[in-house]
Amino acid sequence: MSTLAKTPCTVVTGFLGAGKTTLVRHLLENAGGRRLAVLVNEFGDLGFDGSFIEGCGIEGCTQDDIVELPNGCICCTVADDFVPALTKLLDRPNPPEHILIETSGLALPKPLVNAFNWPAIRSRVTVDGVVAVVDGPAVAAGLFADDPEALAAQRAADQSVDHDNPLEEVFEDQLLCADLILLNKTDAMDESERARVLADIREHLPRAVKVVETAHGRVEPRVLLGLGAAAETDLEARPSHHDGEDDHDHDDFESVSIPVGAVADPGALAIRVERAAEAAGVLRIKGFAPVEGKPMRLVVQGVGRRVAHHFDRPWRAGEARDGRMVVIGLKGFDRGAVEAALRGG
Ligand SMILES: Nc1nc2c(ncn2[C@@H]2O[C@H](COP(=O)(O)OP(=O)(O)OP(=O)(O)O)[C@@H](O)[C@H]2O)c(=O)[nH]1
Repeated sequence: MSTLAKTPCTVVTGFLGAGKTTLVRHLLENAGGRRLAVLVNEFGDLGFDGSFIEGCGIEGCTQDDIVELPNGCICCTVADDFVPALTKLLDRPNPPEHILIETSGLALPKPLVNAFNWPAIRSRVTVDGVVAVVDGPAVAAGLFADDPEALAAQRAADQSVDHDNPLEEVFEDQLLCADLILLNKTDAMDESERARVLADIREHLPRAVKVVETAHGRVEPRVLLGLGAAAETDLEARPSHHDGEDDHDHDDFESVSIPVGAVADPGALAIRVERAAEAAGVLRIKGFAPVEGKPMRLVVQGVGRRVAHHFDRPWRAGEARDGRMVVIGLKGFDRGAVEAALRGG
């Protein structure tokens, strides 16, 4: 090893669809010669983000630089998946100079940061910073706001419940752990929404943390990388709703993968996805589909009710042209309605 210095790692957190993958791609594209590697973890079984970054065509970024951690919560599979994956990256003949860790939108960052204290890795890596990407329009629309009446009712029934809204809990945990906050999607917000959301974020912050406004994650890499926070050494400054718990469960959320056949018209599929996103409890839909007569794979993704689609890459030789959509929602979301909408029913 050329130096005893620890390899800096940046943890990118942020709710489903906030713009984490977009940010990671931006950082890779603007690495300025620095050797970056990415660990990606997703909720749901599509393995979408890794393939999305892999297919990026970014110069100097090879398939080996993108490591997808198997389905599951990164913070709960530390020993089995995370530590070995990190060690493998560090043991490469030409190891990365900086590692980006894109967590699932439902992951709590604190247990992951804590994992950097594991004996197997603690002398080799440090958390340079935790960056929380915030979906500005979603906050403005009240997605993470508690319903005051429901909260009061629940408190009356059970004093130990902090929130009635699991979305608020994940959102807060992500903010509370952050060294830097990116208020993203400002292109889709007006002035008063921005002011309101900024105030809302500041209200949640226990300490002085800088908030940077951005669109499409276009931030100078040096604003984000090199924070030198050593976050794993000051966990007390990062309160969590799950402090004191050995483990946390993911019972609040679930995902399902639904096959979709070849479509004649991308716009028509996008409309079906839009309808599916209206089903109660749905948080995020993303996936791909074949389009009749087209050699390219169509990516369709929705955050809340906003749906976007584009062709990302040609189908590979021998690759099954199976379309599927991964739907993530609150536990008990209306799968039947989602399936019917995706079928065009
Ligand atoms: N208008 C707007 N759209 C954005 C911005 N950033 C990302 N998006 C879009 O939002 C959608 C989700 O972006 P991703 O980067 O995949 O978000 P993510 O946080 O990685 O999503 P998950 O991995 O599913 O949690 C995509 O359609 C992006 O193109 C932004 O600043 N403005």
